[in-house]
Amino acid sequence: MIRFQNIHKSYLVAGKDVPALAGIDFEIAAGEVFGIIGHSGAGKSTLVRLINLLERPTQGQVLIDGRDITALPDAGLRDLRRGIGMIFQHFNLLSSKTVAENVAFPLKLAGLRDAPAIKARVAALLARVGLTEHADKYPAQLSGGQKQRVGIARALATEPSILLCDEATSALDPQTTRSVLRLLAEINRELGLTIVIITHEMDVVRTVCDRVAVLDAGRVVELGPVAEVFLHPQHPTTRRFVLEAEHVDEGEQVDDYAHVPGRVVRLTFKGDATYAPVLGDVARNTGIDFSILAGRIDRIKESPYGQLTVAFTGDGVDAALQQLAARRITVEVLRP
Ligand SMILES: Nc1ncnc2c1ncn2[C@@H]1O[C@H](COP(=O)(O)OP(=O)(O)OP(=O)(O)O)[C@@H](O)[C@H]1O
Repeated sequence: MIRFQNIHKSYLVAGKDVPALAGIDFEIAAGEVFGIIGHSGAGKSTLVRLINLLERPTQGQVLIDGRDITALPDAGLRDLRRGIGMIFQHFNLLSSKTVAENVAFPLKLAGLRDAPAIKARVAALLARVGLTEHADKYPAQLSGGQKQRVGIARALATEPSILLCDEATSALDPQTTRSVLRLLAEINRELGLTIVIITHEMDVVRTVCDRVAVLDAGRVVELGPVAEVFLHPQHPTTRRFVLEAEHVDEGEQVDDYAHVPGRVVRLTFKGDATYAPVLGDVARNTGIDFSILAGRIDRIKESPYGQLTVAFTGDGVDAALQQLAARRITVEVLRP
């Protein structure tokens, strides 16, 4: 649905070209929730702003539904923008207008004049985001999470097929973040909207995204299904994001296990295997012993996964690792 083709973007700063994006080439499929993660300055905002041409590429094309949007005439550009909603970190609501007026604003901007039709549409949008009771309040009377719900209702007003989220949960506490992400997932499921989320938090990606691109200094250094990237990160930048999300410090881990005898292995369980009694079974079969050093069970979107760091001792360790791998457990030897 959205295709970046050899995108380069630089900004002119004090007479000098400063590169922000350097050769971006990937596509986002219709109906997916796609995450773009990167540290500050990596180029995330620039990349997402190319999708509605708030920024233009210095080189390369952005295709939406096969059309090169950089070549659109003004009228085409207006239509394109109407089909793309956007929500922001600081909500960008009009403070002098009520919740209902904020949501009605893009409809009026699009030329809709039929007051009862606008009223009905606004009521439906507020019901969808759970704000029916707050229609006549002003933004200053709302919590952060409620403000972002207004932002979402407003972004959906013109029935876009793409929703861009620029650090939409970064100003919210963890619980409010979860409820806003749940709402985005629901909208994606029920309306089939394509959602592009930019964030610097791996937890946001893990909770809601189908695929993720990791952006570092204007380049995509890793891209794939979230389970793949999250559980088996390849690039150092991705690994740092994953460790941050799990609140683990890589150096500390290695030191912690220094005194533990045996082969230290990380096991990753996905889907149904997460809850199966695999480890005990394999230990009985092979006569090995194990001690659990670290572990967690969590979810990537709706799918459970587990990761255990284990020290194996005994003569049958090789056989045990083979049996685990045969049962679709991913085995990574951290210390031979
Ligand atoms: N309008 C601009 N003029 C000049 N330089 C810019 C402009 N916008 C962004 N940049 C530069 O481009 C690079 C990428 O910025 P961008 O805002 O896209 O990154 P980001 O990953 O979204 O960072 P953040 O999370 O801090 O917003 C940075 O070096 C930034 O300083």
